[in-house]
Amino acid sequence: MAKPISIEVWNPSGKYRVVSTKSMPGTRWIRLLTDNDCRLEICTEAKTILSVDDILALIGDRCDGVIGQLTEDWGEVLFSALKRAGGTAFSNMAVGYNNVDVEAANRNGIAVGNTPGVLTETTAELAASLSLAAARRIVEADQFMRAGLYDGWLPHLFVGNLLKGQTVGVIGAGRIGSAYARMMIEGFKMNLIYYDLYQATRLEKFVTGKQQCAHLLLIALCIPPAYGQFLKANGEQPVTWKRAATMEDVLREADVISLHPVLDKTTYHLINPERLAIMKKEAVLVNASRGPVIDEVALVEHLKANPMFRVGLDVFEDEPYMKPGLADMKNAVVVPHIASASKVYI
Ligand SMILES: NC(=O)c1ccc[n+]([C@@H]2O[C@H](COP(=O)([O-])OP(=O)(O)OC[C@H]3O[C@@H](n4cnc5c(N)ncnc54)[C@H](O)[C@@H]3O)[C@@H](O)[C@H]2O)c1
Ligand SMILES: O=C(O)[C@H](O)CO
Repeated sequence: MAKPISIEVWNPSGKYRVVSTKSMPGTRWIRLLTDNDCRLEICTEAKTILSVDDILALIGDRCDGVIGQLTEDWGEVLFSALKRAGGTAFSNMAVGYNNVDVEAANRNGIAVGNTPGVLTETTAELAASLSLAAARRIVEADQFMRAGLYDGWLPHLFVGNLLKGQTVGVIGAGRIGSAYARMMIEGFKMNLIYYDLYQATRLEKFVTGKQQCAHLLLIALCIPPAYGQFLKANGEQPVTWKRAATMEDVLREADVISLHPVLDKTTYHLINPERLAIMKKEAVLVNASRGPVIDEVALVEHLKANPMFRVGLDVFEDEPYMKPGLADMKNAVVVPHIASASKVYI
């Protein structure tokens, strides 16, 4: 039997017992539950990642629903325990639900919720930040300054990649991938190439108002995109876009590539040694989706062999750890899964 863990209780006389495995920002969610006759128990344990045993102890003998986190392993053990405790609902405080075995939830009659859509702009902005930081070598230059190494301007000091006119590649052009693409097209006048299982009609319409052109030749014949027309009217080079037939096309053609697919069997190690090898030597690769989308050991080797290749990573294969060698790479910008960590001012 797992040992009891510390909790904070709201509305002790509530009819439905709901457990939250973590304290979450704001108070609206607490009010929503307590106003609806829930007794809310929030876990206050200091440890960041709760084990399955910790969560079993939280569920106990009677529990109607649980709000959990992406760091937790929600599979058969937890869903069957929740069912035995009389539970009917589990809510994952995340857009991604690769930590949830939905089939196990179904088998046990537990409804599962996640938070699609609420992190679209914040995640896209972080991916854009990582793209800029990596392309313009911001972290390296910051470390250089702080180390007292700057002894005057030099023509070759921290030369990076200018984004304007280059091609941004998006793999997984769903909500976040499309929002990121718009930022890079509008903000930096980059051309777009994307790969997704489905056509990103809204993104295409936003850029051009036209349907996709499958080949470069056809693109050249297409009426310039709406934003392109705007640029043209201002005497600037119009931007272009393309839906790639294969992921490899994106990897070969793009200068900055950002990964935004879901994590599942089809996207596990989507970036592997073979695919790294076909990317441009000076490309920038960004990942704010899920760590295992990249084979991180292969990435470290690629960064070592290609010092002008740069990455910006918000997520890692074995969070919270980085694969050996990654932390030593000057051509990697690494942040601790903070894409969602922004405040909204209304
Ligand atoms: N870093 C963070 O803090 C953070 C925050 C929010 C979301 N995320 C991650 O971002 C992911 C995407 O979120 P979203 O809201 O844009 O989801 P979404 O469902 O709108 O977009 C995902 C896209 O990936 C595409 N896709 C699926 N399999 C693919 C494959 N094999 N090849 C190419 N494309 C494929 C889908 O067709 C879809 O368009 C989430 O699943 C989550 O893992 C991370
Ligand atoms: O999927 C998500 O929602 C994020 O990774 C958590 O911030």
